[in-house]
Amino acid sequence: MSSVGRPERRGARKSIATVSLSGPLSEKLTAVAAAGFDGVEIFENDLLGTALSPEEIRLRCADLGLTIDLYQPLRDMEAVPEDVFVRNLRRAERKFEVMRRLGADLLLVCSSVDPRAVDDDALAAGHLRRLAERAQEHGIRVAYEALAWGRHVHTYGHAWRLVEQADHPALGTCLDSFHILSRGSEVDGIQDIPGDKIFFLQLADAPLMAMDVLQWSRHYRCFPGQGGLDVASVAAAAVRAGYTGPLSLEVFNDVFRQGEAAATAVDALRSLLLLEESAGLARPPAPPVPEGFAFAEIATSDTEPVRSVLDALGFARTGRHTTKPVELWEQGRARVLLNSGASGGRCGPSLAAVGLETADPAQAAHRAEALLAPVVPRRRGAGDAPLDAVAAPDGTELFFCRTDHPDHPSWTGDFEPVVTVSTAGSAGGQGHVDRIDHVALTQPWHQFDEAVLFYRGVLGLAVDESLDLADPYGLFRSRAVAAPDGGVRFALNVAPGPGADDNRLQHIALATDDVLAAARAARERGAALLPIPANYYDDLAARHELPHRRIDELRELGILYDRDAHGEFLHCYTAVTGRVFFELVQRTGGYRGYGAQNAGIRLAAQHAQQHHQHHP
Ligand SMILES: O=C(O)c1ccc(O)c(O)c1
Ligand SMILES: [Mg+2]
Repeated sequence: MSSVGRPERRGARKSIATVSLSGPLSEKLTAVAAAGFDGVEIFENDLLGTALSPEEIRLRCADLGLTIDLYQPLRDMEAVPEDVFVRNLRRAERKFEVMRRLGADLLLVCSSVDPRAVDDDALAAGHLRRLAERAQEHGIRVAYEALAWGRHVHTYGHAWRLVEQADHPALGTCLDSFHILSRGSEVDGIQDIPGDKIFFLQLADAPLMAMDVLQWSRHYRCFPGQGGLDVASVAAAAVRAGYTGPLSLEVFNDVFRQGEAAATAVDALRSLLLLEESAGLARPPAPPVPEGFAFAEIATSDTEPVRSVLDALGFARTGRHTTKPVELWEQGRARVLLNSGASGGRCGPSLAAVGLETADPAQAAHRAEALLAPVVPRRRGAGDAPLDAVAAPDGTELFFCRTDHPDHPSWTGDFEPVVTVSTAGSAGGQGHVDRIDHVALTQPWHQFDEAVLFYRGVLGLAVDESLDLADPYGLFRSRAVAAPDGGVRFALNVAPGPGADDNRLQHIALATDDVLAAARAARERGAALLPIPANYYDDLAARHELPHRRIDELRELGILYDRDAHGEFLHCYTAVTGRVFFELVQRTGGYRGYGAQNAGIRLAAQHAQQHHQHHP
């Protein structure tokens, strides 16, 4: 059953355990339905904590178009002394009654952690059979799941052997990708289980960590594609075995428990859609693999401060939008739009949008929509070129562009040329900057994993490893996503501290092949470059064998230095205006990073500068 207005989406049915989301049960259910899921696993604590009766939950789910796919969990059932087992059966009877009222017919039983349980497969299988016999009398089926920390049963293979031995039609197994992959089990064995005996499939990822598996599971699970486990391989193996039930997310996560349920549910469903793609179970429109930045757009009610920075960096104002208060500034292949008509900008200038060069903008937008990215409402004037745009989770608008190609209308056609002479004396922006190297976006702290998965999945970018960098006021997490050829790169960061928007700095890094000349020219034209402490240069001399003269030049201009196996990286920063600043970067010899080594220095220098502005 599906209620009116929900998008039709093909592929497997998709469910989520209520434990994965924040808030009271009724809000979770609303969020799950609004995102577009088909069903839920009702977690026992959510039921115990709600004033809704089981009948009311059943009705609510039906109204929302959600099926109740599983009730869970029943714990510590099997392989215990007979008197304990008899009491367990009585407990189970109570749960069957709750399930009758809920209208749920699948019960999850996880492998026992009871210290009284014994390592006796025949006893365990006998108990599971007796439980299944009772369940069957109520029209209920039992799915038995191996917890990775179960006392005697902790692998899916062992759980399946017990189910096979118990040999009852109302008993099957539940596979959970976290329990399987966290123990490093081979997934090939899944195909030996008859598909109709896999009663349920739970999916969860987790970042690779060396820690106790129970703590890892209860606090750090994340949605598929956000961690380091090959969750798609489990789903693919189950489907190959003949499993036809729902793909269901079961994610215990400290951050999602605090986040906002509606946004988390969308993030969750997007992860399942991407998992279906990587498991070969569905084919959304192919990823665009952006070729470069068409532009970066800064929104500000007061254009003057940004204008003067752009001017000092060697940009020239080359165009004016024919219908909107937007200026086009250019230098080399780098383009910056300055929009004084957009809303927002409460915190001064902010990076509102990024244009991405793609071969097929319409297809890129279709993929983004298929992956639940909100389409940005068109604010087009009558004769404007069509622009396909979606919003990223952090609110940044992504425009899919095909600039100056005869086969496609170009957004640049909406601008009329203006002639200006920059202070550099050059019309048309003939400075040292060639193009946009990367864009750095600071994410709200609770949306970091969501953002990484969005930029990767929707845009088809590759993800670098996650880095923890020290900021004077906390740890600063950073992860880059980039096209294979480096034509488009995003540095995604999450800042420590309360996530007020004005703490979320964003920057545009501009590529030059001579950062020394670019910085010197910018300074001569009045740009305030971020001052870097002398201690940094003393350390640089100790760390790298650089000639003294070179270090003195870097010191004089406040240029930072890094090196990797491929080459060198030299970079410097402008002062912050509002939430935005610029970086000048020079890569040599195929350097691949972003100067992460120096991020802590930059952050400390920015804190010092802001402190100085507020307390001169
Ligand atoms: O952490 C747990 O107790 C727990 C319970 C039920 C599950 O399905 C599971 O994977 C873990
Ligand atoms: Mg589970």
